[in-house]
Amino acid sequence: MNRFLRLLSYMRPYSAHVSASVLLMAVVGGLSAFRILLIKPIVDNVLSAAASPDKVLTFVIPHTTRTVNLQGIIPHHFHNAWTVVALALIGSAIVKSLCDYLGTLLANKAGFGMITDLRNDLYNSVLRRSTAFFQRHTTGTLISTLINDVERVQSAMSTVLSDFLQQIFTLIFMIGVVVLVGGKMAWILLLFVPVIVSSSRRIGRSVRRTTRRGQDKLAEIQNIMQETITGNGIVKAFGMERWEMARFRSAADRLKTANMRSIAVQSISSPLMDALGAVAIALLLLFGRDRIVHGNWTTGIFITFLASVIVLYDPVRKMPVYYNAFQQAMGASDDIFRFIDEKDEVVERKRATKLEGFRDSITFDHVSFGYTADGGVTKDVLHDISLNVKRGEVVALVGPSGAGKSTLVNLLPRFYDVTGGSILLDGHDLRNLTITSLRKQIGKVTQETVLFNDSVRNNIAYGQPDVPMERIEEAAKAALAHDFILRLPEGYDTVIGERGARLSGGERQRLAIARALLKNAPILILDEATSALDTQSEAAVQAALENLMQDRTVLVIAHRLSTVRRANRIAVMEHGRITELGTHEELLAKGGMYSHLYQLQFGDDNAAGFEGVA
Ligand SMILES: Nc1ncnc2c1ncn2[C@@H]1O[C@H](COP(=O)(O)OP(=O)(O)OP(=O)(O)O)[C@@H](O)[C@H]1O
Repeated sequence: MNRFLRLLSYMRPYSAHVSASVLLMAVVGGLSAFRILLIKPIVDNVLSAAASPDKVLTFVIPHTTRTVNLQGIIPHHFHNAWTVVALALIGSAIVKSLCDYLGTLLANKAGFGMITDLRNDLYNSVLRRSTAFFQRHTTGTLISTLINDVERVQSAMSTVLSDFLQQIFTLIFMIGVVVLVGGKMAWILLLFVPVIVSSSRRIGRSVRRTTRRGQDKLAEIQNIMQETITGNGIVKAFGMERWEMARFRSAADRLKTANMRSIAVQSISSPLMDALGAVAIALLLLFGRDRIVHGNWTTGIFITFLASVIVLYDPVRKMPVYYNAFQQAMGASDDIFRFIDEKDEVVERKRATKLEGFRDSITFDHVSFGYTADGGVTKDVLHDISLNVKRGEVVALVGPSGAGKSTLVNLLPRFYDVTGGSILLDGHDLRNLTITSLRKQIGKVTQETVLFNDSVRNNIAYGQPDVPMERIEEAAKAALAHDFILRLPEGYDTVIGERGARLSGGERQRLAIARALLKNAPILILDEATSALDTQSEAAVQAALENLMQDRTVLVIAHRLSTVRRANRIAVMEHGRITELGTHEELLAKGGMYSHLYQLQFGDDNAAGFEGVA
């Protein structure tokens, strides 16, 4: 129920639309009932030669002798019964259609409006989640929730809402007509209410469960698609098309089964209501015939009553369908609200300080860190790391794979928070700073260059959309990218494909360097690419990096000898600890791990790369 209220709260900004729609739909319901009431004058007045023309009776108010005549509504001088009824019919049809149209439009406007807000909220919270969130949830699941689950709620809140409003008022007014016309006979219908309510509830619950399962299976399919489309090169290289197809096919089968289960449950409602309706009408025929025979009812009254029961039956039949749609929306909103509410690991303190710039040093003070796995178990990766990096210093991190180098540098922009000790920036604990002001000080160039399917210009100016073109070109020149950009078909306006697919590895890296140059952050995190580029590209990337590192404080995960040599200090990491720290010469002279790794890699050939050490 809480979830329902929460969904409803998204309707608040559209309450005027909803209220107007409710009013209009009430008119529609009222007029539907009115048209049923016209059956009696049609049968008893228009079609009866004996009837008096000036008393076009619609109904008698129960327990009184007062009657309601059409002449009360339609001007007196239309005496002919046909004219009176025809005017009432056409007039009510026009008003009803207008109200129906406007009411549907307004309800949909409210529904689509609230769903847009909900989707924006969800996307906003997903986008702001800390790094760990994206490792907990697969891309496919997140996209599936953003699209499919929101879609489910959308269908319940827009299309179904307008139908529901119309039908609920038809239901209310038709109940009025049935009671008004049928009197005691109407109570027979009450017998069916408990059966309808209890079966609908039971079916609704199953629908909710089966729909959730279907949505999960859809997410599973989306995951497979996402992985195999983005990783298509690897699928091809390993000849895994057939295997992936089989995996997809079995996931698709599971989705089909889940959907069929959901449909099987949902489809029970309609035939069940049909059967109940037939029983009700058969009973009414039996009792109605009796009344006509005893002269208590005219044929007109009986037909009106029967017609009102048949019309009443339509919303009754549809109510479980709406209830099912509502339950589906509730099921789908589970994941939506779960993602919106998920607690973040990295949170900004209430009165966090805004860092104005970087002046002095970065201090890792007895830092330890562990990744939290699914079961809440923490896997310790860094232990008691202490390191002080002075402004302008270049510190290279080297060590075997899995030693914790990437983990360490990821703590600096607070992608994760330390689990022990602290990291200080100019003496401020990172956790006391605003996240935006902290990240503004840090530029990052990683092995895996992240580029977007946008123009070269926008990729370089990412995060600074209003930066003038001259500055973009300046950054591109310093990153040695300007020349190759000009050679692209549309220069700076060339769209480079998903993840920069239309560029070479070296070009992608130089674009990423240009982006970091333009950001011009005083601290730089550099994760050198391990993949070898051809000599020319390599030289260009190295030269671009040289330019980028100028006058910055750099933490570089080094894979190349040239970088290690250029560094002011080298920190050797093993098993989550810094085991050696010093200059290249100092560490070589020490004859420890560094010198061992160095000998291993460069024993005979000092010009070779530093790959494999890390
Ligand atoms: N998101 C994560 N969740 C759990 N464990 C992780 C996660 N990321 C890394 N690890 C583990 O943390 C340890 C350190 O990983 P890290 O990536 O920091 O090493 P690295 O020294 O950068 O290695 P490489 O040079 O191969 O990139 C590894 O044992 C790795 O399995």
